[in-house]
Amino acid sequence: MIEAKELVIGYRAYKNERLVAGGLNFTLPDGRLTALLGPNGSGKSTLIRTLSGLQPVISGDVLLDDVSLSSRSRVELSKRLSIVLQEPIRGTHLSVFELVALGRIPHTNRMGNLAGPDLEKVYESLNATGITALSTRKISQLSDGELQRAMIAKALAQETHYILLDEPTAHLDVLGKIELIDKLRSLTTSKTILFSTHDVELALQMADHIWLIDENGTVKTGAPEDLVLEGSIGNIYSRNQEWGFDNQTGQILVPLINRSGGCSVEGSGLAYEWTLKALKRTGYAVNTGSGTAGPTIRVAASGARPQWMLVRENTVLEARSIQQLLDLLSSRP
Ligand SMILES: Nc1ncnc2c1ncn2[C@@H]1O[C@H](COP(=O)(O)OP(=O)(O)OP(=O)(O)O)[C@@H](O)[C@H]1O
Repeated sequence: MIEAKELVIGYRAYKNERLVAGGLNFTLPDGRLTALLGPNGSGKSTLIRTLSGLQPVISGDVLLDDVSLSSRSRVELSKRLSIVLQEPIRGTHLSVFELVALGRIPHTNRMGNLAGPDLEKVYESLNATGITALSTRKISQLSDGELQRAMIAKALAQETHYILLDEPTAHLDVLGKIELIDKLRSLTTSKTILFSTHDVELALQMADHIWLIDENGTVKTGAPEDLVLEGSIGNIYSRNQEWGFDNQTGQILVPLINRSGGCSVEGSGLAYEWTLKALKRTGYAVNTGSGTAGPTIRVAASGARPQWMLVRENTVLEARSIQQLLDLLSSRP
């Protein structure tokens, strides 16, 4: 178990002290995937570095399996806990394979020789992160997303019970983010994992547990749905009740513009739904039904291709795509 006891985290240099969060008492749930959420500058990286022993506590303590981190040796720690930081190693001549093999150091002999099971674990980690094909590539020649995967593979190769990752999804494309979180989730049958992220929607859908840190360093913990219901997620990720996190759907809404007047829309199905989205995006006050002032749009999905009829005053115009419809709407009658 990783436990924080009256923990105060922050930075101390000479006489300057910057406290980021204090009075922290919590336990990282064992065998679970925990997502650490919070706005920029709230202290996610500071907390992850402190929990991994890379950064000293200001006061209080972090216990790893009931023993203070400060009394554990580096070797002991590296057999139990691996960390993936935001700033990966750049500019070295290591290949991806060699980087991932570094993860085996806590398990190898003094000469650092890799035995059969070590090599197997390296290959397994490359495979698990989808970068086997890159294993001979120099890490200086990787994209940011590829390098991030290699750093995660190194942590997997280290074979520790605890894995802490600071924004592991930052450089990944949207499906890559989901695949990675899914992978982390599948590892929790035998591991305990904490990762920080700005991907609120994904974290709420995929993590077992959330730690939410705000600008004042207050940390709330709980099941994703409980934190939504008590309003904690909305407090941090909503703006003016108009945009940001939507408590109903769990989605992040964007501010709407209001510049194009009103219209009514009739129809049903997928083309109808995307027509509504397009009209809202371009600033129309949309009425779903007939009989209001302004033009009426009828969405018909007969056959394979949808069709749009724009009824304005005494004219009826036909559009074959949403873009054509928007162009007709914005043109003078
Ligand atoms: N070396 C440092 N010395 C002093 N203050 C620091 C140092 N590094 C970070 N900070 C400050 O500590 C606070 C927490 O920073 P941290 O990097 O932990 O936030 P974060 O939640 O990870 O942010 P982000 O989401 O932007 O990565 C910020 O106010 C930051 O300015």
